[in-house]
Amino acid sequence: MIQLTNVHKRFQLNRSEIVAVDDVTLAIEEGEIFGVIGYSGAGKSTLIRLLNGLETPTSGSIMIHGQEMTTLKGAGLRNARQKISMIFQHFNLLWSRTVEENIMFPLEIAGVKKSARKQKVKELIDLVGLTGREQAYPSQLSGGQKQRVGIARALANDPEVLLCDEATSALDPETTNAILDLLTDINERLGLTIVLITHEMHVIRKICHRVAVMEAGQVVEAGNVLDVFQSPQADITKRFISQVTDTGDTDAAMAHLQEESPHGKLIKLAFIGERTEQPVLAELIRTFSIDVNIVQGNISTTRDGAYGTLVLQLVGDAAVIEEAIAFLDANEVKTEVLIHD
Ligand SMILES: Nc1ncnc2c1ncn2[C@@H]1O[C@H](COP(=O)(O)OP(=O)(O)OP(=O)(O)O)[C@@H](O)[C@H]1O
Repeated sequence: MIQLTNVHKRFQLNRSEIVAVDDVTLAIEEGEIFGVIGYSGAGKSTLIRLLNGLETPTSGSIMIHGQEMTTLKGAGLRNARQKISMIFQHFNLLWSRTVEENIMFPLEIAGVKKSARKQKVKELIDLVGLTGREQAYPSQLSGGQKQRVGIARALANDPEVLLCDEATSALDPETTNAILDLLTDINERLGLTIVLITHEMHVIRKICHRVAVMEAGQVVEAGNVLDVFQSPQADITKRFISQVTDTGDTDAAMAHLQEESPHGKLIKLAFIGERTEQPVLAELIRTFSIDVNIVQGNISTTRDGAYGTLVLQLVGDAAVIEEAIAFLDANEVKTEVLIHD
C-alpha cells in the first residue's frame, strides 16, 4: 500500500552534500503499525516527511495507494495529503484554542458544515478519552492529554495513514504506555495504517507489527518485530534490543562466573512464545554430566507474542559440553556461545 523504491534524499549544505535518505526500498502494508527506529541523524524524520510530501525525493519512487506521490502537484497533492495525517513530539497545538476548537480546525479548513463538525468533534473526543475536557486550553492539559488532542485532530479528516513523529518521546513512561495503547486501539478499530518513527525500542516492541532499522540514511534491517527481536542481524539492531532486554547485571554476572570457573562455557538460549525449554533443560542436566548454572533469564512480550533468552554456564569436560550444545540444537533450542573457556 505504501511502496518506497530506491528513494534518495540529499540536501545541499553550503558546499557539502548530506545524504539523509540513501537508497531506501520499503513496503508498508495496509492496516499495519510500522515502526522506523534509528539514532539521531539516521534519516527518520526525512523519511516520514517524504511520505506526506513535505519533502520531495532527489530520486526514487513513493507510491501510496497506487499513486505516485513524487509527481503530484497542486490540488492532486493536497487531496493525497488529506489522506495522510501526522502527530508530533511537541503536539503542535494552537494555544489560543480550546481542545474542541483545536480538533475542529482541520474540519473548518476542509469546509465541513458546522453541525457535522460538532458531531465529528464529539465522536473524536470520545474516541481519545477526553470527554469533559472540551473547553480546556492546551496549557491546562497534561502531556498525555495534549497528545490525545493531537491524535483527535489528526483523525478529523478520516485519514488512511497516520504518521507519528516521536509521538511519545516527550512523555513519561506511564503516559507513553497509555498513548501507545490508544494508538493500538485506533489501529484496530479504524483499520488505520500507522507509520511511526522513534529511537525507543520499547515503542517498537509494544505496538508495531513490523520494524525497519535505519542507520546513516539506509534501512539496515527490516522484518516482523518478533523475528527481529529474536534474531537481530545488524549490530545497531542488537544495540537497540539491548535497550529493552539487558538487565545491566548480566555482564558483571558473566565476568564473575568466568572468574569462579574459568573452564565453563557461557551460552545464550533463545525461545519464543509458549514453547518452554524446561523439559529440554531437565533432560540436558539428566543426560550429560556437566554443571549448569543459570546466569540470567528474561522474557519480553511483543504484540505478536513473547520471546525470551536464558544465559547458562556449562561447566565440565569440553567434549561433553559440545555434545550438550549439539543436543540443544537438535531439540531446536537456538543457542549462541557467548564466552569460550
Ligand atoms: N532541511 C535540511 N537541510 C539540510 N540537512 C538536513 C535537512 N533535514 C535533515 N538534514 C540532515 O539529514 C540527516 C538526517 O536527518 P533526520 O532529521 O532525517 O534524522 P533523524 O533520524 O530524524 O534524526 P532526529 O531524530 O535527530 O531528527 C542529518 O544529518 C540532518 O542534519
